[in-house]
Amino acid sequence: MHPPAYTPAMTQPPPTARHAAFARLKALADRPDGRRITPLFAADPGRAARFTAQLDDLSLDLSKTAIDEAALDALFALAEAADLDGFRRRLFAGDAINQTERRAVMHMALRAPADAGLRAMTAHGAEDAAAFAAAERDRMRRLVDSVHAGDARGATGQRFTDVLAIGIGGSDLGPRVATEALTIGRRDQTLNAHFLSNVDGNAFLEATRGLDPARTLVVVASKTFTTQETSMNAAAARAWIVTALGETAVAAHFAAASTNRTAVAAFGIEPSRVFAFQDWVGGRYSLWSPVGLVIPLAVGWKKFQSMLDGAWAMDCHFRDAPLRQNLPVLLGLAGIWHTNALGCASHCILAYDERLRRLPAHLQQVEMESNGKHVMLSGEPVGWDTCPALFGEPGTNAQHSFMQLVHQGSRVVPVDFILAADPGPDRPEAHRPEAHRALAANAFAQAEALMRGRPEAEIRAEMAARGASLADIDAIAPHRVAAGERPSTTILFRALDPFSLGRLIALYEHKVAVQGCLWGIDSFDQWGVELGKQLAGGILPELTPAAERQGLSAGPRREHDSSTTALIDRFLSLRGET
Ligand SMILES: O=P(O)(O)OC[C@H]1O[C@H](O)[C@H](O)[C@@H](O)[C@@H]1O
Repeated sequence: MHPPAYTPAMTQPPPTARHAAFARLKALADRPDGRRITPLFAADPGRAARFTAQLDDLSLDLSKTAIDEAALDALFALAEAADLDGFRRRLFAGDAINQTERRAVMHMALRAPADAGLRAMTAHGAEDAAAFAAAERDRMRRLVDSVHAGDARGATGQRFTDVLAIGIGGSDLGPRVATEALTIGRRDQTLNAHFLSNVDGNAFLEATRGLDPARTLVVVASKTFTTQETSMNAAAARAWIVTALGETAVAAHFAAASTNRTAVAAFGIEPSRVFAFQDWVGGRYSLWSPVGLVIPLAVGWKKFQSMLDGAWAMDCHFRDAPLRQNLPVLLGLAGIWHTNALGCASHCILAYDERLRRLPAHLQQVEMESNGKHVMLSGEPVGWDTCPALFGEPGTNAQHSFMQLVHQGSRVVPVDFILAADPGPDRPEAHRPEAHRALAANAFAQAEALMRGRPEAEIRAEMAARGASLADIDAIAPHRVAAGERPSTTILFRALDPFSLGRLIALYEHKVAVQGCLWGIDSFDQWGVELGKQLAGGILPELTPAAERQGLSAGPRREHDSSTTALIDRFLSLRGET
């Protein structure tokens, strides 16, 4: 892919001031108590309030970190050195801030009102991004409404009961986390949603298990419409429909979302069922675009719109709130503190909510694909660490698997706790209130335990009180010690509804942009993903018998290292295909 040459010259504050700001952060962490949290609470009874920021019912508590006033000042000095304020303005002005791809970053326009006036730089000049998105949204809505009303039906005249969403990466994770968040535990979905991403026959079998082709609408989502996995899965789904219902059924059973109309047309999807978005939407930020079509199909248009409204509320907050009260900025700065002052290499996301069980997977792409970078915009190597490795599971499940390491492992892993106070006010009968209280108790307890730890003296006293021998106490007590002073942030809001879901995901999207700006990298490209794709394309013909190779674009055969060659030979021999 060659970026068009229409972007202005790259501008970025020189790294010198940034170097000094990062050095200052390290120096603050290296103060005698610079990594400790409990003394900050002891010294300041108002700490929790002082270090909690709020947007309506959503609060972000940063107090259980070692960030004090001096550290906060240093973090804002870094933000100034990186011109975060200017970055935020350029982002919302639709400048080509994705500099290596010469693209604007304007996913906010997907959730803005049509007349919000959000413009995005394109190869043909600035376009009204919000108006473009709104027009496409209207088309989507018409399809969704006609499917729900039973006007749009399958080829045999039956109503659609199921939707099979095919896509991978950003064309899968975002729509999947949102659909799951709004359907788990409920029985009021309008269509049952199924997802197919991996290029694996087992995944196809699993996703279509029990589905009736005559009642299934297939939505193919791919920004580029060239992704191997999605092309192969879409072809398999097409064959599945055609075998059951005939070639003419394709028009009624397929819809697509893409920026590549030509490729979609070549695949044979009816143009009125193709929904467009523009290159100012990155794949991992595309769930709000037609890529997210499965969401309103599954939960209804009203909820989808409410999710967009929630995200737009966060956009406006990020755009307008002063930096010191700005939630994405503060969440981003907390991460910078942990990565660059304390040297943490990983980050844990614990949503105490089963409905958010796929959130860590989505955030892995949003954060790690965005900020897993090693050079600055200028092409110079960064002089500091960038994105940590992210992982997570729903609480409380995580407590029974990897939290041991977070409590007592040799490295510090900062945690984000995410929790809704109310399990679902619209249908209290569906929730056992005591279960939700147990979830919340565990979330608060984990955060407290990480910070307080358990000193040896307390353990020894407790063991002695229970009558343990001195030898036993000496042998066991050290293993039970938890040093504490382990940081976490807590995100708490009233209820997980479509609005708060949109707001939460947008919070993390903007957090990532903030961090990318501070690290001086391009958060919106993903060149690192390319090499593996190219090499896989080259290897596939080598794994394919000559008779089936037709149609595979072989490309020039590469010399492999001896390990890869031996593995390919062994793979073929194990299959009896040498
Ligand atoms: O939507 P598509 O063009 O099919 O791309 C799907 C995914 O594939 C790539 O490998 C990128 O790294 C992702 O950012 C993208 O979301």
